[in-house]
Parts: sequence; structure tokens; C-alpha cells
Amino acid sequence: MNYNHEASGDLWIENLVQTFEQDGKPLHILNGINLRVKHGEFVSLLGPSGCGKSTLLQNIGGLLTPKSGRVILQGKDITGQKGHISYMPQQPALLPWRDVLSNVVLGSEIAGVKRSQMKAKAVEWLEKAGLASFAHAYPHMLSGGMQQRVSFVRAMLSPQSFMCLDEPFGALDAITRLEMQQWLLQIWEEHRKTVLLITHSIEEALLLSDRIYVFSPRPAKVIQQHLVPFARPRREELIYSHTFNELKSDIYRTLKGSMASAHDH
Ligand SMILES: Nc1ncnc2c1ncn2[C@@H]1O[C@H](COP(=O)(O)OP(=O)(O)OP(=O)(O)O)[C@@H](O)[C@H]1O
Repeated sequence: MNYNHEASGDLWIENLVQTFEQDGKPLHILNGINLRVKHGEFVSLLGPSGCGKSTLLQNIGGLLTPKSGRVILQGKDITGQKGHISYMPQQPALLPWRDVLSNVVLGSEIAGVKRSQMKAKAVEWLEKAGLASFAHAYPHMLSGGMQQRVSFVRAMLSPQSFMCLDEPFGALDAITRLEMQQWLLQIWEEHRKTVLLITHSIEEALLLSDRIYVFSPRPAKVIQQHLVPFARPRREELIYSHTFNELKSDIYRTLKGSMASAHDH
């Protein structure tokens, strides 16, 4: 494919193929993924469970090297290289022996920024996250939603401009999840860091994203792409609109159809 890789800040995934081995046989996971995340864009990946979404993120983060294909960030080939993206995992993964403040500066510390240089910014971010009075609390003293906010702030404070969020609200109860979506929407609209989000929720993808890629069951390929037409700032009421529900049904039918044809084979 003939992409313009010079486009600043963009991430391009080019024909990415990933295969694992299971019981001595190849297990095909990613079947030639092509996608693009523009600088400052919020993009979501939707796909059936086990199709290979986390495997794709691990390839983007350089934790895995693909069988073939490339990961291009800001015009540079970063395939198989670590350290170019910030990452928020499914579980908050906070260090239990560090207080909240020391946890949120961790990404910057690993990248070589001195803790003292980060402190003022970290305090400002903890305020935005409603966690100012917990700066010196330890992770076990926080609720699940609070821990995820700390994990998000840590990813936001990391120096990389590209952020991957892997199903970050999956472990939260329904009400906390809604609150977190609203919170993320507001924070993101203020700061516009480039984001790639994995989610199982069509509503979450439509509410938050500029663009959505829908994956087939394993071996995954992109089977649908949507540019989400809603203006920003977005509010929760959006989910009751006609267009929102039309798009939701369309994506649902695509996912259901692809799963049914996977079962037929
Ligand atoms: N290192 C590995 N070796 C062998 N198989 C693996 C490895 N890592 C993942 N898999 C398999 O690859 C498939 C894709 O896993 P992955 O976690 O990427 O899917 P996912 O779409 O993120 O799933 P979910 O939505 O349930 O989190 C699964 O069948 C998984 O068991």
C-alpha cells in the first residue's frame, strides 16, 4: 500500500501478520492488519473476544515482533521496538509499595525524566482526576475506579505522544464504567493525546472515538471502518440519538455476522 508516512505523528499498521504456535501447529492470530491512527485522533478497536486485539497492541508496543508487516510511528519504522508508546492495561498494574504520586510519575521516570521535574505536573493531574487528597495514599487504599484513574494519569504523564488503552474499564461495575467514560471524554477533549482504545463495548467506542475499526474473529482482519460523525464536546445524551443507535446496530450486525460465518467454517 502506498501510504504517506511523513504525515507527522500518525501511526500506521501495515499488513501486520502474527502467528503463534500451539501444540506444534501454527495458530494464526492477525491476518494482515492495515490501519491508521492520525495525530490527535481517538481510535477504537472492536472485535470478538480472543480475535487478537491485545496481540496487536503488544506488536505496536514492541513486546512482540510480527511475522511480517510493519509498525510506523511519526514516519519511523518502530516494528519490534519498545518505549515509543504509553500504555494503560486492563488491570491498573500500580506498584503497591509506591504511593499514588510516585506511581503516576513512573512512566516518565523510566523514560529518564527526574521525579522532581514531574512533581508539579503530577499534582496538577491528580487534581484533575479528583485524586489530590490521595497523592500520598497507597494503591490498596483506593477503589477500582480510582486505581484506573491513577493508571490513566500515569499514561497521560508519560512522555510518549501515542497512548494505547487495553479495555481499561472492563473490570469496573456498570455505573463506575459510565462515570469513567464521561471523565475520560472530558479529559481527552481538553488534551487530545493520540489514543488507540480496545473495547468490547460498541457504545463506548461510539461515544469516545473519532474512528472505529471492527475486527473479524481470529485470524483477525479489519472488516469495517467507521468515521464517527458526532461533533465535540460530546455528552452522554448522545447515546439516545437516532444516528448513534443506527451506527450501533450496524456495527452489531457486522460483528454478529462475522462470528456466525466463523462458526460455519
Ligand atoms: N504468546 C502466545 N502464545 C500462544 N497463543 C497466544 C499467545 N498470546 C495470545 N495467544 C492467543 O492468541 C489469541 C488472541 O489473544 P488476544 O489476547 O490478542 O485476543 P483479544 O482479542 O485481545 O481477546 P479479549 O478480547 O478476550 O481480551 C487467543 O486465542 C490467545 O489464546
